Amino acid sequence: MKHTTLFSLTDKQGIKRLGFLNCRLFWIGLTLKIVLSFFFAGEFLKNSFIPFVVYFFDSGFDSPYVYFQEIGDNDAFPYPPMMLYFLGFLGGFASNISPFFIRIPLLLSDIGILIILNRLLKNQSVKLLKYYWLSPVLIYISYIHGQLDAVPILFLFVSAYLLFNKERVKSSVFLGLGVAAKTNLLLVIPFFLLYIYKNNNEKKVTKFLVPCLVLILTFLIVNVPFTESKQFINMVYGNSEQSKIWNAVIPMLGELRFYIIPSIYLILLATASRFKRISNDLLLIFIGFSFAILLIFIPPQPGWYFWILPFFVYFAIRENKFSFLPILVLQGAFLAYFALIEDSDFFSAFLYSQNDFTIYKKLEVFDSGTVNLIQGLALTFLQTCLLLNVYWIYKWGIKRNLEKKIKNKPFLIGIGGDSGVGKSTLTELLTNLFGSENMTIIRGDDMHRWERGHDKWDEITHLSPKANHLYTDIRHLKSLKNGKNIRRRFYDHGSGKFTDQRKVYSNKILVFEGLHPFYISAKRDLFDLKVFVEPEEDLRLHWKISRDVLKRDYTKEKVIKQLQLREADSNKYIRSQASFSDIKVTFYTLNEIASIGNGVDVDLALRIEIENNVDVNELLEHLSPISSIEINHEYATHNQVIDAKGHITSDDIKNAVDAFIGDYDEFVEAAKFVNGLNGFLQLFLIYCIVYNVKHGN
Ligand SMILES: Nc1ncnc2c1ncn2[C@@H]1O[C@H](COP(=O)(O)OP(=O)(O)O)[C@@H](O)[C@H]1O
Ligand SMILES: O=C(COP(=O)(O)O)[C@H](O)[C@H](O)COP(=O)(O)O
Repeated sequence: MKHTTLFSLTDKQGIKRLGFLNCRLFWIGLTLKIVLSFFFAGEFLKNSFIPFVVYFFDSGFDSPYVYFQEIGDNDAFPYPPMMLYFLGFLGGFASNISPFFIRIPLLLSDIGILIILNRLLKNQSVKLLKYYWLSPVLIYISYIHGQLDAVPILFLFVSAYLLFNKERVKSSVFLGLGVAAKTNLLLVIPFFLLYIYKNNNEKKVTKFLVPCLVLILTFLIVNVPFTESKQFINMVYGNSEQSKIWNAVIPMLGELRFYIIPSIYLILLATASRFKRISNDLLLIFIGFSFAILLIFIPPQPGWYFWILPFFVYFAIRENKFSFLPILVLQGAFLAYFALIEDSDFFSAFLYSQNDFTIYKKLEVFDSGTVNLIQGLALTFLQTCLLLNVYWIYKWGIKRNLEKKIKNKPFLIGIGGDSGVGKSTLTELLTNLFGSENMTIIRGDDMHRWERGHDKWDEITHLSPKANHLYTDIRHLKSLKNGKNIRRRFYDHGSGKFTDQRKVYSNKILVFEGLHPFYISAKRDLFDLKVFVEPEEDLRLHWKISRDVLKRDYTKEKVIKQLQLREADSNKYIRSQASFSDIKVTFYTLNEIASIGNGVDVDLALRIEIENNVDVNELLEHLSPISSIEINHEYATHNQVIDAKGHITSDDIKNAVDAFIGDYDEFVEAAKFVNGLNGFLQLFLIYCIVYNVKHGN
């Protein structure tokens, strides 16, 4: 499998990643943005940012922060040095020739954000091109008005993408570079650290501290060349933009002020900390939500909408129930408001005319009260649209995530069945499905009361509840389900001995496999999904004898004797649990087994019995064109039965999973699907899990 980087053109399966390059909308947008870059530039860009960046190069890299403060332009470039380097070296050095050159880094940032959104959204190119790439507001911000917010947002998305791919240190470097491009990104750091902490099962401090140190170091290295000048500190960290965050106040007693924005931000952080896990979606929703909240309480600068629209579009595409209309209306309200303000540059930004026309000037026919009312109504409409978008994102994004079991707290799967039925094999299939870093396995055999060879095994079988510490399992599973780690001994089938107690970490997915998962009601009620494995008896005997002889140092005769001694307990304590299961897995052979226990592989078929709540019809229709596998689906009295014979490839399984898993895909993002009926079993297990969670069964 090829290793692929973030911006490589194809993914691990060699599938073209940059599908949007084939879309005409991309090239229309690119052409429009390039043309606009030659003909439009707002006051800030023309009279401050460009001269500032050009001075840095023309002066032989003297500090422009010092020079511009000395000439009295104290807010010329309220950005830390990373913004200066990124803009300057990628084209800004020539921007005194044309403002197009300082748009090159903005265009690269724009395309970079598009690529990452496309990766995160699994190639939703057309929607992304329509609602992100061709967003009238984002085009106005970068290519007409000329704000620079695309740059820090690129660093933010690169950092988030690396974080989602477990590249914590690289992610911290890019977040540090982002903060060193625009300090607003400081707001994101607590959410990033929460994400790392919540998704770090072992809660190892190093997994948390190292990213923090790397982030701080990156930020300092970028800033160090300028930090000795107070002009730099004044312009970048003491500018009027930052102070706006303190303007939203509620006067209290005397000089006391209640600061609205810090209060809301702390509430957001507290809400995020309530989640046991923070999914990738949730992190991006929280970030966009936080920036949006800040915008509600501060009269907006045009560029700040670059801090929310990419997140709103991401969210609207992810939550396909969410309409794009609120985002489109919000953009309309944005354009209306910024067309009506006194220093609107909708017309004056055009470089090749002295046109200083503004709608505000036309409004001067009215009295000032009417003009203020019109502007106030425009701002009220804009902020109301923003509020509605924020509400819907909370309702469909954050609140729903709180309700989603599989994303917000550990999901506990039980796998039961007699000895040799295939519990461990099925558990391995789940490990391939969810990834070992997302899944913790707990084995029932650890709670046997005695080790192999103990005299007690002459009086009682392993299948008896009396031979196992079943109530310890209940305590352990409850702790793990509540996100707590436990200490537990293990039973080593290689030696037949118990190990010392070891730490067992809670995780997104917990799998308990053993003889008695569903025997005690207090235990079986803990499971979110109950799977019972019961192959046809001849096949089980073949599997059990072959394995115990090959891997557990038994003789065939001893295994057969053990099976005979266990028959009564198996019926009484093990097979009786099948009725409590949500899914029953039955492998069976198509031909008679020539020599039971001789270790050879046999041709298998698979029968899956599922409770009737799960609608599998759409999935089976999706699989029906695959000729290599024969699938039969029948409804029985209390459940439904799916019989599968033949072969199916892991690619077919992956395509079906992608088609039906939707916004739970982050749990199968690193999935290794296997060929054959075991892959078919993986598909049905993840389908049932997601179906039950989505429909609250
Ligand atoms: N789905 C399967 N496909 C092929 N072989 C299987 C499958 N499940 C079990 N086996 C065979 O049966 C043997 C016992 O399976 P195992 O998973 O160890 O059972 P258990 O954990 O229930 O005791 C395995 O060594 C393997 O050879
Ligand atoms: O019944 C089982 C369960 O294990 P599994 O379900 O994996 O077969 C085993 O026979 C006992 O745990 C004893 O194990 P051993 O015979 O190794 O001492």
